[in-house]
Order: sequence, then C-alpha cells, then structure tokens
Amino acid sequence: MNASQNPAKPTVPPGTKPNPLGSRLPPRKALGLFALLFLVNYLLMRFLFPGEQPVTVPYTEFRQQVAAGNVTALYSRGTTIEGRFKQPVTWPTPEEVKQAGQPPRPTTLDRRLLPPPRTSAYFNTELPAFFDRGLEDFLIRHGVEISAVPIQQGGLWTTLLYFGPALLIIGFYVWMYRRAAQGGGVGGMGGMFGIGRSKAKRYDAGDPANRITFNDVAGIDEAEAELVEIVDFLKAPDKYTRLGGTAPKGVLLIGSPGTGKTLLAKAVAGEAGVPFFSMSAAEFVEMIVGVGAARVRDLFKQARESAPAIIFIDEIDAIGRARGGIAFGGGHSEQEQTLQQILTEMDGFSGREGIIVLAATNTPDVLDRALLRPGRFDRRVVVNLPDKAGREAILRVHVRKVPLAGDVRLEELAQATPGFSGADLQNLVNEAALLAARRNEAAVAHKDFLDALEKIVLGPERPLLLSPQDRERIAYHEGGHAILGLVVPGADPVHRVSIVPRGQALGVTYQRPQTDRYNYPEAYLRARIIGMLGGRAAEEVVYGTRTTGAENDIEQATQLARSMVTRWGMSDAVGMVQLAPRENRFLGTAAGVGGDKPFSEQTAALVDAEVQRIIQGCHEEAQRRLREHRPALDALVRALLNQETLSEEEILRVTGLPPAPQLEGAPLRQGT
Ligand SMILES: Nc1ncnc2c1ncn2[C@@H]1O[C@H](COP(=O)(O)OP(=O)(O)OP(=O)(O)O)[C@@H](O)[C@H]1O
Ligand SMILES: [Zn+2]
Repeated sequence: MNASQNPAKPTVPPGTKPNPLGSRLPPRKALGLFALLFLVNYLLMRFLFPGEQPVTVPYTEFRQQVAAGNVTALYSRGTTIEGRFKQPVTWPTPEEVKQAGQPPRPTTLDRRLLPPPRTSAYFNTELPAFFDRGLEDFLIRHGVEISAVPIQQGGLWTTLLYFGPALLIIGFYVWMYRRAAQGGGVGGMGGMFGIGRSKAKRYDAGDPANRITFNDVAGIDEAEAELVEIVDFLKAPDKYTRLGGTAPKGVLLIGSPGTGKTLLAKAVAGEAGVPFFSMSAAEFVEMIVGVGAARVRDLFKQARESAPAIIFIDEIDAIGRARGGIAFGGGHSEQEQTLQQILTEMDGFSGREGIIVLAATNTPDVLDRALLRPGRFDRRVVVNLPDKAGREAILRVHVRKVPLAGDVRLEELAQATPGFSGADLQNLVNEAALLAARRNEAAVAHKDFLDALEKIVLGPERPLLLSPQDRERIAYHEGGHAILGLVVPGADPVHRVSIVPRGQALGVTYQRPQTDRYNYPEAYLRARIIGMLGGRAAEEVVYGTRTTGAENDIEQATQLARSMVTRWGMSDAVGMVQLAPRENRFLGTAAGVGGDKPFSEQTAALVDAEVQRIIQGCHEEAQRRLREHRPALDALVRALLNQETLSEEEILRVTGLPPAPQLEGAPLRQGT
C-alpha cells in the first residue's frame, strides 16, 4: 500500500488576485448569446426554405417523374444524380407508406422503414448498379436539361437570404470583438471573449501578509540552495550580465507530486520580492487551435510588463512532451504550437529583462529535447522526497498555526511517515487538527496525529458486521504479523495492531523503522517477508485452514522476493545479474520484472524457482516461530478481541516478549 495519497491542496494560493483584465461580457453569457443566434439562424433557414433540402428518391420514382415530364434539369456525379423538379414532389408518397404497411410517421430509430415524407423541388437519386442504356435518350426525349455544373438550389435572392444569418453572426463577432477590445485594451485573440488571454494567476509578493519565503519551505534544502542564485539574479540582474555572461532563463523543477515545487517557485518570487505568474500547462491547451499559443504570448506579455518577475508553468509535460511521440487525439498540433510559442518567447528574452521561467514536472524523461537546450530550461533542480529530518522540519512549518498539546512528538511522527511528501505532511497536520476539533479538544494531541495518520494511510474506518469467528480469525492473522515482528531478528518494531476494518483492510499491523534506510541487509528483507507471511501462517497454525485474507501479503512478499533475485543479486543460483529495471527515482515506483523480458525463458524459470524457494523458506520459518510462541499469540489475540487496537507498550505487556533485536530500521510498513 502506498502511503502518499493525493493530499488535499488549496486550489487558490493565498494572495491570488483575480485577473484584472477580465472580459466585460462574462464568457457564459457570450456563449449563450452565440447559441441563441445559431438557433435563430437554423429556424430561419427551415422556415424560409422548407423545400430546399433535396429529397432522395428511388431510381424508379425518378424515371416516372421524367416520364411525367416533371424533371427540368439534372447533373450527375458518379452514380449520383441530382436535379430539379418542375413541381415539388413529396417522397415517400402516402401510397408508398401504405404499401409498406407502416404508420404514416415512422420513427427514425427503425432504419428499415421508409424515411419520413418530405416535399422538395430538388432531388437526388442513385443510378442502379447495372447500366441503364436508354437513359440519355430517354432524358432528352422528355426535355430534361443535362447540366454540366451542380444545380444551384434557388436563385440569387435565395443565395442572399442564405448568407443573411451568416452575416448576422459575423456582425455579432465584430461587435463582441470591439466591446472586448475597448474594455480590456488587449488586441488580437486576447480581445475576443478573453479566450486567448492567459488565465495566469498573479501572486504578488509585495504584500508581506501572504509573502511566501524560504522560511515556509523545509526539508528540501539542496533544491532550495540551488535556487538562491536565481533569487540573487532577480534582485540585481545587471550584476550577472555586466561582464557579458548570460543570465539564467529557465529552471526545470523535477520531483514527485507534492514535494513543494510550486511552493519553492513562490518562495523564490517572495524572496526576490518580484511578482509571480503561475499557470498550469494543462490550461494552455484547449480545444481551439491557436488559443494555447495566444495564452502563452499573453502570459509573457504580462510578466514583461511587471519585470523582474517569475513565470511558473506547472505540469509542463502536458505540453512539453517529445514531439512525434505519443499522439494526442486531435490536440497534437495545438500542443506543438503552444510549446513552440514558449520556446519562441524564451528565445526572445534578452536576459536583462529579469524574467525567469520556472517549470515543474514529475516526468522529466518525456520532455522534448528542445525544451532542455541551453538558453531554455537548461538548469534542472531535483526536488526529492524529504528524509526523516526533512519531514520533521516540514511538520514544524505546518504546525506553526496549530495549537499543540504537550505530548506531541514531531520526531516520532517524522519517523512514522517515510515516503510522505510535503503536501502529505501538510495534510496530516490538517487532518489531525480537524480530528481534534471534532473531539472538542483545546489543542491537537499526539493521538490525534496517529489517528489521522492511520486514516490517511489506510482510509477511514469501515463499519463492517463481522461474525465472532471472523473477528477471531482476523485477530489471529494480525497477531501472526505482530508476533513475528517481535521475535524475528531484524524486523521493524511493531507499534500498533488493530482489527478495526479500514479501507480495503480488515486489520492492520504497523511496523516502524528506527531511521530512514537507504541500504537494506538481506537479513532484514527476509525478516520482512517472514512478517508478511505471518498472517497466513498463524491461520494455518491455529485453524489448519486458509482464507483469502492473505492476498495483499502474498503480493507484497512476492514482489520483495522477486526484487531480491532480479535486482539485488541475493540468489546464488541466479547470481549478481540485473534482470529487472531500476525503480524510477522520481516517481518512487518499484518496477517489477519488465514487460519485455531482456532474458531467456530458462532464466525466467530460474528466477521463478528462486522466488518460490525464498518464499517457501520464509513461510516455514513463520509457521515454526508461531508454534514456538503460541502462548504469546493467544494472549495477543485475547487482548485484540477485547480492545481492537493495541499500542506498542500494550503489545509488549500482553505478550511478555522483549522487542526484537534490531539490525537498524527501515521505512514504515503496515501489514494487513
Ligand atoms: N518542502 C516543503 N515544506 C513545506 N511545505 C511543503 C513542502 N512541500 C510541500 N509542502 C506543502 O504542500 C503543499 C503543496 O505543495 P506544492 O503544490 O508546492 O507541490 P508540487 O510539488 O508543486 O506538487 P504538484 O507536482 O502536485 O504540483 C504546499 O502548499 C505546502 O503547503
Ligand atoms: Zn496480512
């Protein structure tokens, strides 16, 4: 289970001002007016020219009309004949409808039925597949004019009338354009409905109340340090360019979601005291081609007017994907144009203007090379997930505005939250504060944090009606995980066991590392697998039967064992061979064996056999140790059935076991 879920984020950053250049007519209204005109146009057409839509008649009917002398002219195109009747004709005729045995008004749903009757002076028909030899003679005999050009539907006056409504719409456009242009004073695409205007959020650093500085950023010191130079440059651009050096133009911030890229960009603006224009790249790209480019132009224009300034483009991968790569529905060329416009704007800077473009992405490897060339986003700053000290510092930033009870131990919380991003930690503080408020507490206590953490990691409690047998089985399952966490050397300390159903889980065992770990001993990994298999092993030892409850455990254990074999060279039979790709550093996704296997079938079989051998060994050890500690297991289960959730001290007390000898910690794990 992944600990970092989407944290709730404030949608509008503090200090955001609405764009002062809003279009005068609200876009909603303009659209409504537009739709109305369209409707009027359509109705007008239908009303004025009810017969102008040609009827489609069968070939036999066409011949009959020619024979009756009712066809004046025709034009043929391929096997289609279009023409004009002397007298308008209704098709299908009432007799036809009767013959077909249909109600006079067939529904459009039934395609086998005849079309609804229509009257028109114009018609079209399909020539039969076989050649009608006498047709030409036949037509001439009946005085049909064979036209070389398509037959005009209606004369000059109808043509004019056709154009009337269209002219009306064009007139409306011009009028709207003028209005908007007068109001906003921005020409070009930007004038019309404000479509081409960037919806950039301007965040002004001038107001000290909502000024964000490096003080608000914690735990990502390296990234911060790299941006200090940018702040310097913005404060005194001339200092850098005086000797002919080129100023930085673009910085790419790379990091997982919620690591504080946006925050960092804002802090740079705040530190330098310059305005901050931010926009998400996804907002650039809309349905209408050309709009994205216009928005880019407008964004840069706004920034230039208030230079020195920072432009922040979030999720730049939305437009900056390598061209010719993944095709984007219909929006491909739009995306390309938008990207091109950004490049053009950046190339256009003299560097002395004091504008720096910061862009953020969490998938740097998909970006177009053109973006990364010198003079563009040639500086890259990696924003990593915070380590334990970093997490504590971030928590400290976010609890500033929260009254804390004396028992809160931020260090412990930092220890229990490996893999959490800054945004996740902010969310944790927020959830804890909400929980404390709901509990009518005067300050936020440590327990509030722990409960909030549990809710974030596993989802809210889920009321489930369980039979006493099911509850007992779940208690033994969790008890199995917990006991092994206590008795297997090297296992992470167990700090909470619960049989309250949450999210997908029926029960949870939390294990907490002592410190963040970057290098894992083999013994530790084995201890982890043994613990993971402990739930099933306990069920087997106690009941002698199995349930589906171990699915998640099996999945995790298999993944870990596979990594031991394919990535970390921990199988003697396979040896020190890398058989699986490295995990993605930025996304933190642990990759299993790749889809397109770069190794042979034999190797694959060997890997599978080795994975099985590891799992089997761990499974046996889990069963053996649980048999050995059966009294402790029973005691733990009794306490769990009584109290549902046990803390670390309670677990140690009821089982009478000492904590497992430590190898040194590793990230927080919860087994389910
Ligand atoms: N290093 C940090 N220090 C303090 N707060 C942080 C940190 N990182 C993130 N946060 C908090 O999380 C919130 C969201 O972070 P932010 O929007 O900057 O992340 P991001 O990396 O831009 O995410 P995304 O990639 O999803 O846009 C911030 O407003 C801030 O409150
Ligand atoms: Zn389990």
